[in-house]
Amino acid sequence: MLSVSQLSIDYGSNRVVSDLNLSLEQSEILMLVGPTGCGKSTILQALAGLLPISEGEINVGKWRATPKLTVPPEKRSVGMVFQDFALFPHLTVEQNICFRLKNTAPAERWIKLLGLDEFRNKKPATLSGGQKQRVALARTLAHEPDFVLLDEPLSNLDAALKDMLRWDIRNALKDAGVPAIWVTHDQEEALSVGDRVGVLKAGKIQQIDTPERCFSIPNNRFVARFLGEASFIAGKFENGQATTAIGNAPAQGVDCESGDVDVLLRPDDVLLVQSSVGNNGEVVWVRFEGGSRLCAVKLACFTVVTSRVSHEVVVNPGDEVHVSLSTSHPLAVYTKAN
Ligand SMILES: Nc1ncnc2c1ncn2[C@@H]1O[C@H](COP(=O)(O)OP(=O)(O)OP(=O)(O)O)[C@@H](O)[C@H]1O
Repeated sequence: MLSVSQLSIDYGSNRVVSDLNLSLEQSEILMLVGPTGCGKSTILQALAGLLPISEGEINVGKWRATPKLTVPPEKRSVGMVFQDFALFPHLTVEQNICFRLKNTAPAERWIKLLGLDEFRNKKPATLSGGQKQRVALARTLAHEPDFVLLDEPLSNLDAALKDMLRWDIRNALKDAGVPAIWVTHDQEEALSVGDRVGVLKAGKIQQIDTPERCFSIPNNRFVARFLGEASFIAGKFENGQATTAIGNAPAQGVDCESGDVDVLLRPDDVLLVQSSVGNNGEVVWVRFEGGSRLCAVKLACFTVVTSRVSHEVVVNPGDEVHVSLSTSHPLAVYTKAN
């Protein structure tokens, strides 16, 4: 259990985190995302006791910290995993993991579970980035912390390795059964790995929710744009239905109940068809993504919507195409922007 209420953090007279509220169940992983400088690392440092808090409370059950009631880092039972691994270069893998451990049985378990057995006598300098991060995670979990904080643990690794290691880290955290807050710059990582996602902007939480809800029904346009490709089309919203220039779809009002709205469209909500008649848009750009292509299409009303098509569909800028809504799930709608 990790609970944070009304937490604010200042650097001098500059408030960088305001009124943060969150509560994590045992074994729950919260992915914390937001633009650079929005306060993600500051939150982790305050939770670890490395920065004082200005207002609010952190409660882990065994201890409680407030601005007046400080708890030093070593009394917090917190595990930290950093992007630069922070291993002792002169110690072996095993010595790093067992550092200051009275009972080394948990270390053995994590050495085995994280596939480090064959490296136990090696020094960190001889390991790959992915292996070093496994050692850092094993060391953290071997200390049986009450909660774990991960500050961009994969950002120093290449893409192929990231994809595999993110699942290994998630599985290890679930196996350990500890709540974790994981800061990432990678929206895809946040949506796929987290039980919940917290989106931060200028020190304020915009939404903490399941990945599905953050992506499909974002609390505002900032969250919508931050978590992936997003376009908005004008429409009318009535009786749970949105009517737009490219078709109708079920809809859910985020900040409105009916009337003139902007409808959030993800590329997968828009069907693009190449046809010789009845076209309603012109392709303005195309990005090849490997298994798919992302296409931007300008409509007669000048709105640009994006659509994802199979890589087998060859589309080029300037092509006339037909786009329509192709969704059965409710689209998020917002009061029309001026
Ligand atoms: N030691 C410090 N003294 C004063 N201001 C600081 C200090 N460290 C960070 N800040 C400021 O606090 C704000 C939040 O910084 P923080 O490092 O928490 O952001 P972040 O979201 O982790 O950014 P990034 O994604 O780039 O790592 C920024 O405006 C930053 O300039």
